[in-house]
Amino acid sequence: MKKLKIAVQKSGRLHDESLALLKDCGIYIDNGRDQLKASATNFPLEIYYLRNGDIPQYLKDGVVDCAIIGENLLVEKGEGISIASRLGFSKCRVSLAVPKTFKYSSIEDFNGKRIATSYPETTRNYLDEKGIEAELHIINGSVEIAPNIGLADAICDIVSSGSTLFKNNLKEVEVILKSEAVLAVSPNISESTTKILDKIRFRIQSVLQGRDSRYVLLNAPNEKIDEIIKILPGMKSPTLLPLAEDGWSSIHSVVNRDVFWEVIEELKQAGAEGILVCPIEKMIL
Ligand SMILES: Nc1ncnc2c1ncn2[C@@H]1O[C@H](COP(=O)(O)OP(=O)(O)OP(=O)(O)O)[C@@H](O)[C@H]1O
Ligand SMILES: O=P(O)(O)OC[C@H]1O[C@H](OP(=O)(O)OP(=O)(O)O)[C@H](O)[C@@H]1O
Ligand SMILES: [Mg+2]
Repeated sequence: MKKLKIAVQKSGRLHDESLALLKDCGIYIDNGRDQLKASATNFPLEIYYLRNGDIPQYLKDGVVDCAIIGENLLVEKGEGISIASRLGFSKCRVSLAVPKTFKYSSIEDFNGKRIATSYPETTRNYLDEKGIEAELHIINGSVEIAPNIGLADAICDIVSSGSTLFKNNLKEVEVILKSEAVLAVSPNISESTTKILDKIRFRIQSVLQGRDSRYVLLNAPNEKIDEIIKILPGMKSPTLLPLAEDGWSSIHSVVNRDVFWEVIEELKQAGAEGILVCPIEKMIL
């Protein structure tokens, strides 16, 4: 049977969460240590562990059918590669930063400056769009050190918490793009392999929906049910079950984790008691 070839970062920030996601999708990987290629035991999938920076080329060449990769790398060198799913982890941005002491007023300040970066295409395109002429210095890592050693006036690199910038006396002044891990697809994927990809996408969607949601169970006196139901968003409408005690009901619903605490507070105020909150393993809409 045909197998879907997926590239996953060999080591680095995306590695662990990529494998955890596949595991949560019910895909078990026969993983001998230090293997560069492994097969799933219960799904038509072959996993290739590759250097992050090499993955876009493997996708373009059709060596792999899909990959878990940072969106920012696709912007840099992923022409023709499409995004099948956004995966919600490894969130970061690519930004321009200058020394803290620099009195920055606008993008015009980058004219004639030397900018160190690992993302020359992304930086060049952004500056071109803004009509700025600057000199780019390509460095593969520890970009934030460049202004301190006199190699550049500014940098363009990944920012997440901002602590690397802070430690190097830099400040973020322009956000070029926002990124997260994505499931990227080769332009050369075949029709039959796309069918396997669709199955994985469906599973990923169910896992991600589940991660974003909580199952809430609560008890309420019957006269409070209408008010409580108005607070609960739910998938369709809440489940309502009578309790053994007369005049009381149990209400079950699904709440998005982003609004979860606000909803719980409202529920308590509306008279909910014995509130239980459970994780959801998969959610199929
Ligand atoms: N500090 C961060 N916070 C969140 N996500 C990040 C952060 N740094 C990088 N990423 C994301 O993770 C991806 C992989 O980053 P990582 O640092 O592991 O590899 P790399 O150094 O870019 O590549 P290589 O393996 O080729 O050296 C990046 O492309 C980006 O999308
Ligand atoms: O805003 P922060 O949370 O500090 O994260 C940003 C830093 O994280 C990444 O480096 P990484 O740790 O991956 O090291 P690398 O340069 O060796 O890839 C990125 O290149 C920044 O340096
Ligand atoms: Mg890195």
